[in-house]
Amino acid sequence: MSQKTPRNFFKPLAIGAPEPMRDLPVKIERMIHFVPPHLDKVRAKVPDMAPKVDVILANLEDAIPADAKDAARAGAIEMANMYDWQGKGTGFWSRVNPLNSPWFQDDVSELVLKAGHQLDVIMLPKVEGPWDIHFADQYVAQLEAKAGLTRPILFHAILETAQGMSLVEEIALASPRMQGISLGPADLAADRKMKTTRVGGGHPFYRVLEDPHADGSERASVQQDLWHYTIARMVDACRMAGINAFYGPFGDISDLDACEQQFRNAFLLGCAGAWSLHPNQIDIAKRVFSPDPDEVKFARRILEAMPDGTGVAMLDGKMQDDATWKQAKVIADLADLVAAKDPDLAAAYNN
Ligand SMILES: CC(=O)SCCNC(=O)CCNC(=O)[C@H](O)C(C)(C)COP(=O)(O)OP(=O)(O)OC[C@H]1O[C@@H](n2cnc3c(N)ncnc32)[C@H](O)[C@@H]1OP(=O)(O)O
Ligand SMILES: CC(=O)C(=O)O
Ligand SMILES: [Mg+2]
Repeated sequence: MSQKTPRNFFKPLAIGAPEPMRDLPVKIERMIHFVPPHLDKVRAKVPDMAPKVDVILANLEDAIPADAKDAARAGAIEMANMYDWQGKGTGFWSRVNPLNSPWFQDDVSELVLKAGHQLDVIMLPKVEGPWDIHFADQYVAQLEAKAGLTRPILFHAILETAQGMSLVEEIALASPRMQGISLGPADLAADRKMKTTRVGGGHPFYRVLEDPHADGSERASVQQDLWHYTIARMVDACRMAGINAFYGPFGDISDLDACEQQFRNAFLLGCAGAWSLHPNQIDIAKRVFSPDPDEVKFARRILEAMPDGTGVAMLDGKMQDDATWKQAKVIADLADLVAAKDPDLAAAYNN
């Protein structure tokens, strides 16, 4: 048997570690805002930024130079204590270095022992299979016990290799700590030998060409989405496991329109949020991953037209039944969650 029995799945992995969660906390996670914690100037902005975002993440992995790894780790621990994350409801996460790096052990042990009471989620990069989650799960349980934590720290995996992608369902199901999965388009592109130099987004050469015209006139050609298959598969794996899928980063921080379109496609396909690498991506994620007020109004009309969720109703010429009721419930529930955090959107949803 390669899987734990149902009864054992939810047992703590170390004596004194907190009970694993059976249900994820219901939280709004439209943007995971990345902060380079070794930079004093950026770290100092954290208390001001924290109330304006859903999640702040202290990044210890790629984009942090090798000679700044220790400073980044110390900065992350300082960030944990710069704000009342647990009391004020903004998520505090950290992306640690990969399991095969010289930094993983110190990253995880220092974060859990010195900042575990504030840390919601550890983001694990370059996850190859369920064995990576199992190793980190056991290690974190031992540290939680040592730190005397009463709330378990959750895991978020990044899909960055062909093997990880092939085993995405097993990764999603590997532990009750699993909170979600993000697409890692840059590393994944390299590992797959895709011929790109971008961090997410489309590519001008990846297109579909219209059939030839009889008169030889110019054929329409439309750029396609390189990431459609990957995101759709990730969403299915996550929702099958009862966890959330996230777009990941959009690296061209100067192309706000393309960022918005890519985030919107991910939202429509089922993603809960995306990463923001720069302050100018925060409002994009907020706008895109909050349902549109007109869609919310229509969803609420569906719920009102079918109070017990069964039968059939006609609204504006469109047939509604149990299945559209469920779609409406997804949008209305998300709107309620957003409204509880965002007074402007609450007003837009309720007028
Ligand atoms: C493939 C992957 O793994 S993606 C994840 C790894 N990458 C990251 O985490 C990158 C995070 N982002 C960054 O480091 C930066 O945004 C960069 C390097 C990309 C661009 O930074 P800059 O060149 O400073 O951008 P810019 O000049 O537009 O910044 C404007 C202001 O926003 C601040 N800023 C930029 N990025 C951030 C951020 N992520 N969080 C908070 N503040 C930020 C800058 O410090 C600057 O502040 P100032 O006006 O007080 O001087
Ligand atoms: C997100 C990330 O780490 C990547 O795209 O490689
Ligand atoms: Mg990466």
